[in-house]
Amino acid sequence: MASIDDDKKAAAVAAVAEVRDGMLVGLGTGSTAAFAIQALGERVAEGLQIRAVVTSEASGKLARELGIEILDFATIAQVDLTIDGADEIDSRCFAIKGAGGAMLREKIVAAASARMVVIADGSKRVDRIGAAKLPVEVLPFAIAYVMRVLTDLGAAPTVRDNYRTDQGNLVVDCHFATLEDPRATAATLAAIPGILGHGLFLDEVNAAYIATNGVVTRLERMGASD
Ligand SMILES: O=C[C@H](O)[C@H](O)[C@H](O)COP(=O)(O)O
Repeated sequence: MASIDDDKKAAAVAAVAEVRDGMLVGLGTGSTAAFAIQALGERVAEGLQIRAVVTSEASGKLARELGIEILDFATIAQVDLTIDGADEIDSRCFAIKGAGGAMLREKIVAAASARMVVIADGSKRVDRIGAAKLPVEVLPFAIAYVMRVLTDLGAAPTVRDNYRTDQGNLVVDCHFATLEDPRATAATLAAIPGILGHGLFLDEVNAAYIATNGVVTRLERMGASD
């Protein structure tokens, strides 16, 4: 029986097989993304010619140690393929991300990508996203105001203890009683001054590789979802 880490690695290796010579690759954040960075590093050591951008300082450090050339994302307008983890993913390719606090950079890199694939072990596959905590990145200046608004929205917000993002901001974990209309929730969060980003990925994910007990399944977005 495969362990969770075996499954994370299997999903990562399947996604890394999509990488071709000459690509500019977006590297996600988290334990599953780290398996992808490792697998990509092995292919680079074997001669694969790619360059990459990263979604966190931690992923950048790991990738550099493995000999992957990292470009400054501030100079990059388009990425070919991004590989990243998720906290939940459903059949619509809707995802919740950000347990590791990297969702703002992850969303930007995903938006800049021609293709984004999520990699996950089977525990992340759900019928409908919504059970996982939904993180939002908040400008510290705005925290009291944002907490009041999120409380009024019924988001049960909690500020993540002793945590700052790579940009020096706070993360507030939310939990809505239902997430029946994720697009409405995403729009509401995006409209609150002081919230810089949130972990709902509704349009970014093109496909997912999900491994359960060593078997990798590919989920492909079928077109517009709601
Ligand atoms: O901020 C973190 C990211 O969104 C991660 O990709 C996500 O939390 C999944 O992480 P892991 O692969 O460690 O479960």
